[in-house]
Amino acid sequence: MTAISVSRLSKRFGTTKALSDVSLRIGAGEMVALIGASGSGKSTLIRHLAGLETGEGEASRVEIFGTLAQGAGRMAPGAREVRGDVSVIFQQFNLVSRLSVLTNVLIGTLGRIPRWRGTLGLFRRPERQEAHAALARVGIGQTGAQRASTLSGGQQQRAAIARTLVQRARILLADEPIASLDPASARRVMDVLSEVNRTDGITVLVSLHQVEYARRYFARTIAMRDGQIVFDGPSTALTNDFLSELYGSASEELVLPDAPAAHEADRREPARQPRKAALEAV
Ligand SMILES: Nc1ncnc2c1ncn2[C@@H]1O[C@H](COP(=O)(O)OP(=O)(O)OP(=O)(O)O)[C@@H](O)[C@H]1O
Repeated sequence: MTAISVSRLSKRFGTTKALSDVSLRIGAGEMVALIGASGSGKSTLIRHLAGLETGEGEASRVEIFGTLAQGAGRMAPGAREVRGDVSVIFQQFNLVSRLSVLTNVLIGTLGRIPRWRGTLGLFRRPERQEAHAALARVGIGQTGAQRASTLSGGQQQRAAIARTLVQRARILLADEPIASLDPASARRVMDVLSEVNRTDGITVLVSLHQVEYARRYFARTIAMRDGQIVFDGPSTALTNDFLSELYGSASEELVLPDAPAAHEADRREPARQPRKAALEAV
């Protein structure tokens, strides 16, 4: 089953082409890294998948689990329904800082409980239990009563993942979720993302600068440059030489490790053939 299908998606901001005729398909249950130098279009692509932006061009389409979310530059009637299926985590500011951690996680229920109960914060016992269980699953079960502002950066990201679980979203889009974290916190967040992908079959797309994490955690990587997809294939193909060729001087912006790391995901899924796309065009 296809979770995310994008075809001929373009987006211009003034004279900047942020997305240029992007097409891609991500299967249900895949965990995919999205890499690229600053300004290559990663956030813009994620914002379109999340229904926060509309693209351009009569042929442009975004489908989520087969439902048209946007087409020909307009939100489709199915966009609202699709939103419940998609959860987005940003680099920062994912939580309402003055609310408790538990309430932030319970916000994930808002799409499926009556609006009046949500407005009054009248969450029922099973909903609270589900939120507590989600916090425990991401390793911060003891923090529910704390104000969200008291959590560390990595704990905040994990609370946002707990909210995704409570939302029962089938797709998790994470835009640079580890960019502001120290390596140990970043690994914990990545471990949690992998776990929810493996256990719940949630389709996960994560944008990153750090190639090391793409290699370690993801079977498949999509690489962008100047608003185009320039590589879509197995993360094992992302050798430093290959990336230097792909990005030229911009490869300095990608955080390249000294040596390729064997990655766990590769042991679970058969390797896909690398596809260098549109390299000639850039
Ligand atoms: N709202 C906007 N208004 C004007 N230009 C924008 C807007 N959003 C993005 N852009 C431009 O579109 C291009 C792609 O930006 P985008 O944020 O998608 O890149 P990115 O790969 O996510 O970069 P980073 O890794 O730095 O977050 C950039 O040139 C950016 O300046």
